Amino acid sequence: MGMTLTEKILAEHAGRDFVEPGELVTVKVDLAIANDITAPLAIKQLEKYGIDKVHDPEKIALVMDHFFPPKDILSAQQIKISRDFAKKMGIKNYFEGQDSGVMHTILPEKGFIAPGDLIMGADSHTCTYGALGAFSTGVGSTDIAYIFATGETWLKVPETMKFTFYGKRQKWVGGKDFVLTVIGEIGVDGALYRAMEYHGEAIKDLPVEERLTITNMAIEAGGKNAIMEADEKVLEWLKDKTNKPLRMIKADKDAKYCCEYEFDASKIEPVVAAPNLPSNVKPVSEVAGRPINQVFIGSCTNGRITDLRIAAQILKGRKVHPDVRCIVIPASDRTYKQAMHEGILEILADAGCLISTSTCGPCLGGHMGILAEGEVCVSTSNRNFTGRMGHPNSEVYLAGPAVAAASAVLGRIAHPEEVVGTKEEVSV
Ligand SMILES: CC(C)[C@H](C(=O)O)[C@@H](O)C(=O)O
Ligand code: SF4
Repeated sequence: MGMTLTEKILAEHAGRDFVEPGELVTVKVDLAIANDITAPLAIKQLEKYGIDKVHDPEKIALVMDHFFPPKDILSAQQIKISRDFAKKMGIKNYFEGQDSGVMHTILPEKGFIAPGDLIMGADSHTCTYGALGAFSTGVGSTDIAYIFATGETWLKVPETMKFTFYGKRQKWVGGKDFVLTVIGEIGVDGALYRAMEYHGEAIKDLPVEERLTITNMAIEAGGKNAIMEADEKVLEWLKDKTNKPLRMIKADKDAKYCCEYEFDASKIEPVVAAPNLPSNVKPVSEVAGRPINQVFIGSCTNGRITDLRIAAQILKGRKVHPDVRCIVIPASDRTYKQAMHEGILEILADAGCLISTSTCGPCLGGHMGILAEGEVCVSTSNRNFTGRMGHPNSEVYLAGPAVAAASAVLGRIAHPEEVVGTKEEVSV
């Protein structure tokens, strides 16, 4: 019997020819990652058990991103603990402040991920890397401490769900609209402990960055991981970034899926996830007109260069509505520089956007854009739970960068066509 992409990677890392859903396997981990919130907890666990050495410092990466630059004394302490640990253990892949950014954006950019890899992270959006053909999933700090110490972990092989997107997507529709459509259909627990494998010509048509948006949100449907075949586009994207061997791993033709979903991309409109769940998905036309106070364009979901280009297309020569603070945070320093070279930062600054150095910041209600009671935000991030970005009575609408930018201009939730018209030539 054939294997799905996830099964193939797990089998390989377990030193087996074949695995099937439900089996418990011990796997070798290619990369274990943690951030300024989760690394200190893992370090504490290692100290508790008197472990003063990691298995392989090359296979660990620590990224200071959530409360970076440190927003208060506590976050400064967390970062110091992580930095001291990295020095003590000889972990060279420690990122803070220079050529850094949000972990799930910088690690692919820096070539840490290759197709077929198995990545474990003390952060739930570790699932992002599946767009590059890797198996990746989030775990808690105790699990990551164990992996730091041993280079291994155990996993239950998940069942795989197959999602196929065929047809040609409409203008202004991107990866975010695809993944929100999926979550709207299956719900926030629709993929519980399952692998979400994506296929179809509409997925292949997406730039790699927008595919990363899709895999990033697997956890919002409860998924163990999301994964896509690494095609030529992925290999091309990775070519200048990594020294790791690049290979194409495909799911077997006779692989067994627990269920299959098909979507016609041409029927998908720009959508939003209304408060307070990522599954509360509606076409933007249904909520258009709702006044807003803040727009956030950034995060590991939609803070990449392609997102900023779309925002700039809409905001060029226009102004952010006076009632709105529009916060733009490139998700990596490289993205920031690229946007600077392309003139995007100037366009956004001229429009009245507030542009910050790379950080998770407002995405988790950490800093740099907290919502007051009753305030409404359109955010390109991945979660809109009660109080996620501030006061429990604030509201977050999740959207792609086009809807976010259009809403910033009009001061209310808006379809991009309300701003640019239907004729303007765009390439998203
Ligand atoms: C801080 C971290 C544990 C958390 C996560 O795991 O997802 C954060 O990144 C988030 O998005 O809520
Ligand atoms: S950007 Fe948001 S979702 Fe991504 S890791 Fe940071 S806090 Fe989590």
